[in-house]
Amino acid sequence: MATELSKIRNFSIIAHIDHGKSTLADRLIQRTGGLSEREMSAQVLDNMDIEKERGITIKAQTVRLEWKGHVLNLMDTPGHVDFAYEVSRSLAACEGALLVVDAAQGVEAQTLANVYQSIEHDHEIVPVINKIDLPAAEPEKVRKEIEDVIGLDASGAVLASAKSGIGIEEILDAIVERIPAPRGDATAPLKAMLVDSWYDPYLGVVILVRVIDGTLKKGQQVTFMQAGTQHLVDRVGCFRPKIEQLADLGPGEIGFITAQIKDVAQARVGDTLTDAKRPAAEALPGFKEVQPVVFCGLFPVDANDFEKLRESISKLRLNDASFSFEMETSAALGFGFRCGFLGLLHLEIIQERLTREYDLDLITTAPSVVYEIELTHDGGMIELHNPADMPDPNKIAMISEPWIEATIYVPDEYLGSILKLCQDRRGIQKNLTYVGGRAQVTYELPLNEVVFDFYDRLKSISRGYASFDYHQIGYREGDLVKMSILVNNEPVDALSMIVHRGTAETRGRGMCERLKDLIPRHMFKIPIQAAIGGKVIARETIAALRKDVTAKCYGGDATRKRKLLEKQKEGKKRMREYGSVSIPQEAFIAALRMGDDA
Ligand SMILES: Nc1nc2c(ncn2[C@@H]2O[C@H](COP(=O)(O)OP(=O)(O)OP(=O)(O)O)[C@@H](O)[C@H]2O)c(=O)[nH]1
Repeated sequence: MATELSKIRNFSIIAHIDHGKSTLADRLIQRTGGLSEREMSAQVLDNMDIEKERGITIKAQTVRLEWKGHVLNLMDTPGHVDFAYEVSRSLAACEGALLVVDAAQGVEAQTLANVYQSIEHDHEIVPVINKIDLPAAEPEKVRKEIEDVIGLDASGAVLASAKSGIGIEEILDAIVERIPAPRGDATAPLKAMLVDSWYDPYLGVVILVRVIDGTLKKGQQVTFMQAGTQHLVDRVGCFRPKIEQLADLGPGEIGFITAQIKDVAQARVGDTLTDAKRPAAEALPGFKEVQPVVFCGLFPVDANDFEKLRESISKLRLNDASFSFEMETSAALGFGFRCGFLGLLHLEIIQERLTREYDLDLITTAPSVVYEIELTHDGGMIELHNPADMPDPNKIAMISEPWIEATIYVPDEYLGSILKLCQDRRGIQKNLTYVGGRAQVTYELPLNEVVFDFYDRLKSISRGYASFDYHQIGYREGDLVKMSILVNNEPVDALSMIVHRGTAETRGRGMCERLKDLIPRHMFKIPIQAAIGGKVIARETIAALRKDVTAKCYGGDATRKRKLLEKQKEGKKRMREYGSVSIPQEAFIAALRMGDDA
């Protein structure tokens, strides 16, 4: 039996990374009796290793709680800018949110971005000031900050410590009293929003839904309105957080279904499910196709690992339809894949999982954004995903690059260096305001200048205090050129990149200097050059080694000589041969990181 509408509360938790979202979620589950003390020992909502290590939530999960005769559905949302669309769908499935703010840290940029989204969805927001047990906690200051910065009434903010279990019942009561019940029509044709999907080795693709109207039942034939496909629902249920099967889900309810779907790409976030026999007239608004924005090539260090890489990437893709891949060949790196990601963090997560879970040694080429190129001969437009495919400059009428608007929130003392960083990355300052000793600055920046190491630099300049959030604002024309790197006079395509003409020389010089330190000496002199077209803009030289390694085996002890050569071969495993030059794997990534000067 579906739950009565008036007894349902659907909410999410908005929090900046580390402000205690997962800890609080665990407490709520524990207090409402979902799990025993022992089962609580591991954090429940963040269940992937990498999520745990990095302390961030990547995939949304949801839990059904029972509190004083009400059913509370807690929707967990991903905590990073790369996953903004998934966040927006999770929020659309709720009527309210808990805004968790660390009593010692206060409001941060990411919190702001999510709160505004939540307000746009007309959510009732219940502020929770967490970590009041900390000696550095300043709940009154934070309460005022919530009012001044966000403009929310925080007089009713709940003071809590998720860690010590303070304020948990007050939070549950506040959810029931302040967050409105969902609305919906049980007699209307079925309309349910697909909030999330993931691959489970036992159940196949699991789909998280929020029913808007009508009833979703086991055994029902449903149509996915955006995908245009039909599936038979074979399981309906919810998580408490353990799986519980149900007969149906009524209006306002959140739960999961399975429908013998093999591939998550068929279950796209934001799609509308309806009854195949009695379909709704139109789909729910807000569906968006998520597009990868950052591309790079992934190549196995050992060419024999290519098949293993293909299998591993395919397996990862089973669970994450938001990244794309296609085969790519490179003159120097051999066979690999060109992959697309939602952002740099997404790229790093996938790369880390391939390395760690699938035990692959990989070379990652320079990340690149998607450029739009207008061609001269027929005025046609192409999308450039790989610098190696850049057309001849005289065939190009215009190149455009994606821009973003970034909001950075930073304590006063680091503002100067942050402004310089943005300026160096071709940023255009839009706004600067001060709130309680902290600056909020808005910049327009080319995405290309952000994808490498902007976030790392921002964090290191501000000792971790700055926070950063961005969204794309469209394409703009740019004076962009392809910079090639030549090692021993041969172009290394994995290192070529699209740069702005104005910064090309500095970039080129930095790159050559770093490569000089990263590439080991050889028997001969190695020139390293950065070039645009045929013109060399920077050059360094690696001096030759004086002696042959085997030279000391003078006298010709054949076994010793072979052993030495063998040893050398060992050392080469993690290297790539470029013509006659070996480049260590680490050099590829390290060379891309811009130095402190940039
Ligand atoms: N002292 C204190 N520490 C807390 C409290 N709540 C959470 N923490 C700690 O703060 C850190 C971050 O907590 P999490 O719950 O993992 O943070 P999160 O907001 O879920 O982070 P994401 O999953 O990345 O969004 C952990 O080390 C917690 O133990 C609290 O009330 N008091």
